[in-house]
Amino acid sequence: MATSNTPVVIKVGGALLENPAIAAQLLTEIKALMATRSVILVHGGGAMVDTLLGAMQLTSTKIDGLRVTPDEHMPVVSGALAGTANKMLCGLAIGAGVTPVGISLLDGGLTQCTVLNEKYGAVGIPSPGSSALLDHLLASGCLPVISSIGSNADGRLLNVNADQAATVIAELTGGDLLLLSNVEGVLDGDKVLIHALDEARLKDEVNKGVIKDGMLVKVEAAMQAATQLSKPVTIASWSQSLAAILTNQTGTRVIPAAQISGE
Ligand SMILES: Nc1ncnc2c1ncn2[C@@H]1O[C@H](COP(=O)(O)OP(=O)(O)O)[C@@H](O)[C@H]1O
Ligand SMILES: CC(=O)N[C@@H](CCC(=O)OP(=O)(O)O)C(=O)O
Repeated sequence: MATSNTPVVIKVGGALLENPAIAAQLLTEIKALMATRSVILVHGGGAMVDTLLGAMQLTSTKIDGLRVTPDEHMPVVSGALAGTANKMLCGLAIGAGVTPVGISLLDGGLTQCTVLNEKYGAVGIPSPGSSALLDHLLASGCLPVISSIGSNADGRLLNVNADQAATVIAELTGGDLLLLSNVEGVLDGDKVLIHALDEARLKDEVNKGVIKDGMLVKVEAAMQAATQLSKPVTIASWSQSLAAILTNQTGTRVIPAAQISGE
C-alpha cells in the first residue's frame, strides 16, 4: 500500500533491455519501492528501434538526438517500442512479482501530441491530458509501463523521445522524476559527474559542446520538468541502486530555473 500520493516516475533508456540481469534487479528494487510509493515506469528502446529498422533494410538518422521518422517507418518503430520493448519490461516486472499494465502515451487520453516539424516526419511533442487511467492503475496496485508512442488528434501515430514522454507523465501526475540511463549522470568535459546542474551551467556546458546528442534532449526535458514541477529532476544510471539514487547519493540533480517574479 503506497503511503505517499506523489508517484515516482522512472524512465529507463532502451540500452537497459540489453542487460537483462540489471533490468531484473531494477524491477526487484521497483517492487520494494512500491511498498511505500506509487511507481510509474516509462521506457525508451532506441537501440531496439535501430536493430529492427536495420533488419528491415531501413536507414535511420537523428537530428540533435531526435530520430527522423518517416510515416512508413512507424509500423517498425511502434512495434519495437510499444511492442517488443514494452512487453520485455512487462515480462521482467512479472518475474519480479509485480503486476504490470503495458500502455503507450496515446492510451486513455494520457497525452495529446502535436507534430514537432515535418522535417522530422512522424515525431511528436506531447502535452499532458488526463491522469484518470493512471490514477486507476495505481489505486489497483499495478505498475504502469508506458512506451513513448503517441498520437495527434487525427490519430496519426507519432514517435516521441522517451525522455520527453517521461517528462509529460511527471507533469501529468506531479511525480518525482528519475531519468535513468547508461551513464552515471551528466558528465563535464573531464568526464567527472556534475552533481547539480542549474540553468546557467546547463547553457554553458551545452554551448561548449560537452552536453550533446541524447544527453542534450535529456537535460532539456529534465529542466522543463524541474521548472514546471518546481522540484529537481534526477539523471542517474540504472546500474546504481534506486535507494542510493532516491537519497541523492549518486546522479545529477537538475535544478529548476528561477521563475520570473509575477509569472
Ligand atoms: N555530457 C554528457 N554526459 C553524459 N553523457 C553524455 C554527455 N553528452 C553526451 N552524452 C551521451 O548521452 C548518452 C545518454 O543519452 P541516450 O543515449 O539518449 O540515453 P538513453 O537511451 O538512456 O535515453 C550517453 O551514453 C553519452 O553517450
Ligand atoms: C523521436 C525519437 O527520437 N524517439 C526515440 C524513442 C525511443 C527513445 O527515446 O529511446 P531511448 O530512451 O532508449 O533513447 C527513438 O526513436 O529512438
